[in-house]
Amino acid sequence: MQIEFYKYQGTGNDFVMIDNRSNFFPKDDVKLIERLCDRRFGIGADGLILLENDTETDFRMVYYNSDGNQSSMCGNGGRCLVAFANQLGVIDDKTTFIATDGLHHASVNADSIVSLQMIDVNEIQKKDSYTFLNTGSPHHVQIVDDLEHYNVKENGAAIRYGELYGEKGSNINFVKKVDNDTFSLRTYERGVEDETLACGTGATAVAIAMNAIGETDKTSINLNVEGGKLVVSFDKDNDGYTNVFLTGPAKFVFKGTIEI
Ligand SMILES: N[C@H](CCC[C@H](N)C(=O)O)C(=O)O
Repeated sequence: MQIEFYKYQGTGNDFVMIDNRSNFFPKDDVKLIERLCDRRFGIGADGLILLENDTETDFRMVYYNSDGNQSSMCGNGGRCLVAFANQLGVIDDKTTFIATDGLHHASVNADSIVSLQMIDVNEIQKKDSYTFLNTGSPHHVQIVDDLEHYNVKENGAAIRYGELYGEKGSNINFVKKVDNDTFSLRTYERGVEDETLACGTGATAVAIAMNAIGETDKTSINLNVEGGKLVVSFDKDNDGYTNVFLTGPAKFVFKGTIEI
């Protein structure tokens, strides 16, 4: 069977997007999804995202990591899905959709800048050398000295597979403070099992963690990622972090067909 796919990237975090409103896609075929994401034997991507119908909201997001398994929320993928839905004419410039971590409100502008509301964050584990929180996906956040030369893959894998996070693991973010409202980060992504050029839930986790541990008092924070720039904004109150928004570009790259 030949299927149509669209390729999107959000600050270099890239995804195969499929319009599955007719429910044709074999959602349990882990090996197929892994092949479609393979950068030599397939299309190549950090993940694969299905756009599906939903009775209560504009659409449903189903996210798979490049290992072929369904996973937790993907921030950059969610932003790309909003731009994809706009390209298909499913939405105009504002939307509410459902994903594995609940409802998301979002907007997209004429320059393909997408602002996506993320879940509230009320539980933050502050340790001596790192912070752990869940922004729709689990994230370990650790400040390092020489981020530019840091071995993200080796050190990230060691923590992700180490005793800290057990079977489920975690995404691992290494951070450098640039100034009071700007941080640089590099992320080892669970389920990709490598460094990605950006991680949306990771950028969100870094922004909130840096505020929570007092590295910044700002509530709108710039995040330099390998593939570009993201902005995370939030309200902070006694219970935690609300009105959390992840904003940045989400670009259509190409469309094609592939035999599955
Ligand atoms: N790899 C993550 C999901 C995708 C996160 C990332 N691509 C993002 O933009 O949030 C996990 O399994 O927890």
